[in-house]
Amino acid sequence: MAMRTPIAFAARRATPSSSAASFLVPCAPRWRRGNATVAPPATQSAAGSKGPTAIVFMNMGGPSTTDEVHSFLSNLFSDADLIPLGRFQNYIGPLLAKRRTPKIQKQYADIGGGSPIRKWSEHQAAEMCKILDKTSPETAPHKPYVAFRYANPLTEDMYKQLLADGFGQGKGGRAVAFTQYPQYSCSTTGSSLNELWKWRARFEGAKAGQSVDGDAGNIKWSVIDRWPTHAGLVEAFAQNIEKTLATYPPERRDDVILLYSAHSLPMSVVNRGDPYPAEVAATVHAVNQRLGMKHKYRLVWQSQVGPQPWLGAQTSDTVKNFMKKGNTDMILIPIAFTSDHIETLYELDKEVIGEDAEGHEGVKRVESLNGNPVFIEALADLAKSHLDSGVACSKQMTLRCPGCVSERCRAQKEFFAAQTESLAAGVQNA
Ligand SMILES: C=CC1=C(C)c2cc3[nH]c(cc4nc(cc5[nH]c(cc1n2)c(C)c5CCC(=O)O)C(CCC(=O)O)=C4C)c(C)c3C=C
Ligand code: FES
Ligand SMILES: [Fe+2]
Repeated sequence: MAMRTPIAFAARRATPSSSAASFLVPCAPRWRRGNATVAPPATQSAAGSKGPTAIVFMNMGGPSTTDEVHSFLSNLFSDADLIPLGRFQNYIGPLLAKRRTPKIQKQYADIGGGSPIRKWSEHQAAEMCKILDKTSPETAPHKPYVAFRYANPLTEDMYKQLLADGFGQGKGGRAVAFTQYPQYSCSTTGSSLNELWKWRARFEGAKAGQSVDGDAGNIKWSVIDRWPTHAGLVEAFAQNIEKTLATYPPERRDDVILLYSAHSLPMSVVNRGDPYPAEVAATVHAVNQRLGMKHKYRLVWQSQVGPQPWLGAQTSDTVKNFMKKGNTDMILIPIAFTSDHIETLYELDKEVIGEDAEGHEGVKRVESLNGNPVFIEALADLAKSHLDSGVACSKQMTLRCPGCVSERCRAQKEFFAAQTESLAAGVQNA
């Protein structure tokens, strides 16, 4: 991609956008109608005094083709924030990845040859930025980036692209690390932030002509680190559940059990004090409240790997046990991931519904949020509130787990918390 310098950004700012005059007050999201604060003045322009702003979607990623499965697993098993293997990490990690590759390759082959997460992440980020250009013109243009932890585009590549696009030059510009995990876990969002912090430090001081352009140390970072009960997220989940409930005959509908299913955590991580189980429960409670508390429900946990104890009850056991008890109407709701992946398309659809429930017509899954416009509006609202707040990260993010002994976590949290001062100092690029 051609390098976009700050001059290019400045030139774009100086030239009124042809569409600037047509920036009409956007339609308020359904879950915010009646709230006048959402609507920006109609006179704002496309390029604002604080722009451009990079919006970086962080997620674990997934292999887009079966050929990428090995490198995906290799990166995953090498991540000490996810699977700590001590000083043998770099030796045992690749061995575990190699052993697991054929089984996981087959699962990706069975869901169409790869993970759709890159496609959805790029779509969500691009659409969200279009909305943000209208609702937050002062920080426009908003430029979408995707940084995956284990698959392409990796965090390192995203960072290089950011620098090649002109961030890091002049006054550095503003970038927002936006986790795509609604609920915070040190094994997911924490790991992505540690990786971002690592590459920032490696590229700090790098000047044009070296391996990367610009100076990564100049970029002012902030983080959207969790959003478990955001009204738009809750609304998007609730609407999908209502859509699935509507497929049951009216006389059965009220007795359908809602099974909220989230990726489990090893008990060692839970006992370290990881915030994820409580935040997933908060999402479940908010969705149930939005649904009027009209249904029986359970929060259950899926995708355990390896022999150590994991948080339960397990999704598959729960479905089998309820079926045995005569409850055959159940809706599975993936509540901790916003796009489709093997946990939904393979584990829930093929294993839990297809095998455990023997394809019983009463056991269904709600569709994932993927390209849902209510969800994308919610993402834009989260980003707008974050940009308006002037805060670098949530207060909660600055508190380490009671059992945390990771130097990476300490340094990463200190770095992001300190960014609030840089934000206050201004972020203009020119
Ligand atoms: C909120 C989501 C997730 C949490 C929390 C999480 C924690 C976690 N995961 C492992 C180990 C593995 N996870 C694997 C795949 C995988 N994990 C998630 C999400 C969360 N993981 C997803 C969406 C996926 C699949 C990606 C896709 O594209 O479909 C794997 C690899 C697959 C396999 O070998 O079974 C492992 C291993 C741990 C140990 C952990 C918490 C510490
Ligand atoms: S493991 Fe949670 S802050 Fe380090
Ligand atoms: Fe996982």
